[in-house]
Amino acid sequence: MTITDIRETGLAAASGLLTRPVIDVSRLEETVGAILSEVRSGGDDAVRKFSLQFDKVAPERVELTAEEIAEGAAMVDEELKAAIRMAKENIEAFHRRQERSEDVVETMPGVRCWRKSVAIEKVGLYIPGGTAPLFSTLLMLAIPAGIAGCREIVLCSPPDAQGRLHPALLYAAGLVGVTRVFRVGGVQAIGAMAYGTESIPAVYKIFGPGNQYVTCAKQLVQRDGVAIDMPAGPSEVAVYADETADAGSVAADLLSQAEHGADSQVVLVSSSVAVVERVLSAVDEQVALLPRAAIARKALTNSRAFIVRDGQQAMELLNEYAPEHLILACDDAERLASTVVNAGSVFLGHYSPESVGDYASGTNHVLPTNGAARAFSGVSLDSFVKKITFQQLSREGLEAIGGTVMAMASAEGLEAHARAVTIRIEK
Ligand SMILES: NC(=O)c1ccc[n+]([C@@H]2O[C@H](COP(=O)([O-])OP(=O)(O)OC[C@H]3O[C@@H](n4cnc5c(N)ncnc54)[C@H](O)[C@@H]3O)[C@@H](O)[C@H]2O)c1
Ligand SMILES: N[C@H](CO)Cc1c[nH]c[nH+]1
Ligand SMILES: [Zn+2]
Repeated sequence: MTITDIRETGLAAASGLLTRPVIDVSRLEETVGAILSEVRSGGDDAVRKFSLQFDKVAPERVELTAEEIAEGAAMVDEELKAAIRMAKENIEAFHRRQERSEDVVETMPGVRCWRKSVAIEKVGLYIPGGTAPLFSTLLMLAIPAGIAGCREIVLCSPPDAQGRLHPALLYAAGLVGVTRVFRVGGVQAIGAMAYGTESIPAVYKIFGPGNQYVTCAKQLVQRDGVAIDMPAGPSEVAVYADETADAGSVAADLLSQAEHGADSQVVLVSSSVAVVERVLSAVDEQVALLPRAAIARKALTNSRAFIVRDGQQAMELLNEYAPEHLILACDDAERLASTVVNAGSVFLGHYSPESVGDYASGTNHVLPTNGAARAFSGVSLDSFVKKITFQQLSREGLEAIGGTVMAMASAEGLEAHARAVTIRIEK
């Protein structure tokens, strides 16, 4: 991790260092675009070809039967099943409270307007599985989809070398009401859910995180009219640590996101040189103990530490960076949290590790990365619905508003618009 002192120079010295380690975008788009168009024209055969090429396995039948799902789920031990059920309860509780009943608004006498949330009928959930089977992501996506009332919930995830999906993923799928399960991953899975193949149905909106290939594929299929949740790419965390922070805990938080992938990025910000030194030496000690040390070490080479003047400069830097996750490991976390404008999800104080949000606290872990938190929110119940507006006017209402509509329509030169009003009130 490089250390940059911006106390004197200010934010300008940091700006070049706040970029993420992305693959060359034009080449990425070219590669991913070519796979997508082959899946679009070639269907299942193309999916099989790319599964063999990238995942070294391509089961003849990609959809799992109900029996296969149940058999896989039965292999999960009771302790993990109980943990998954507890996480489900918390995620469900948090997302249920996002349901809103909306008022009918009478904007003028006789002019009533209202809005209703209606579930997106067919949704596709991508569950990453390249280097770790992220069954927790299925809870994050399928639970709000179920609450929203989505009719068809399709799951795609890359299989292991034997062509199987992880038992915990299958247990979770049964628990949260997924309707169809496919062992297909990567760009080919996104293409299949966007365009449909002989085996895999097309959906209206695709959700889920993934590596840079998967994220790029989601962004490209939008051009063909498929909606996506957001760019949810390689994981990130930024930690602001003051003198009250425990170096070992902060190091563990940084490594928790570094271990996701070689292209993950973690950022440490502190006004204390001593804190930065203590955290980085704890990172060195802890990384050696991780089963995924090689991945985490690569991610650390993309990662940064900044020494800032104070909490205010830290927040200016962090708002500029717009991290997926922000941990405020300091004694005035509530005050600093009120100044956050760009972040996916924020963790306050010394007892709120980011990993609780990844699994079980209740908040959603599918979050915007690569600076997208400047404009995008993480997944929520709203992500699975459309808000349809309705209106109903009485004759009196139309008479009251008619003059306004006619004046504006005439000024835009759209006489048929005006006539749709006059023809009614002149009767
Ligand atoms: N932002 C979020 O909310 C969030 C949540 C969870 C995970 N993540 C991120 O998701 C990612 C998961 O990545 P992963 O790789 O483990 O799993 P993945 O399922 O996203 O990607 C694996 C697939 O990538 C495809 N692939 C690999 N190399 C390719 C190449 N050269 N060309 C075309 N396709 C290729 C393969 O088909 C493979 O099945 C991590 O970066 C993790 O940090 C993000
Ligand atoms: N931290 C990831 C989001 O960036 C989510 C996750 C799933 N499992 C563990 N972590
Ligand atoms: Zn994580």
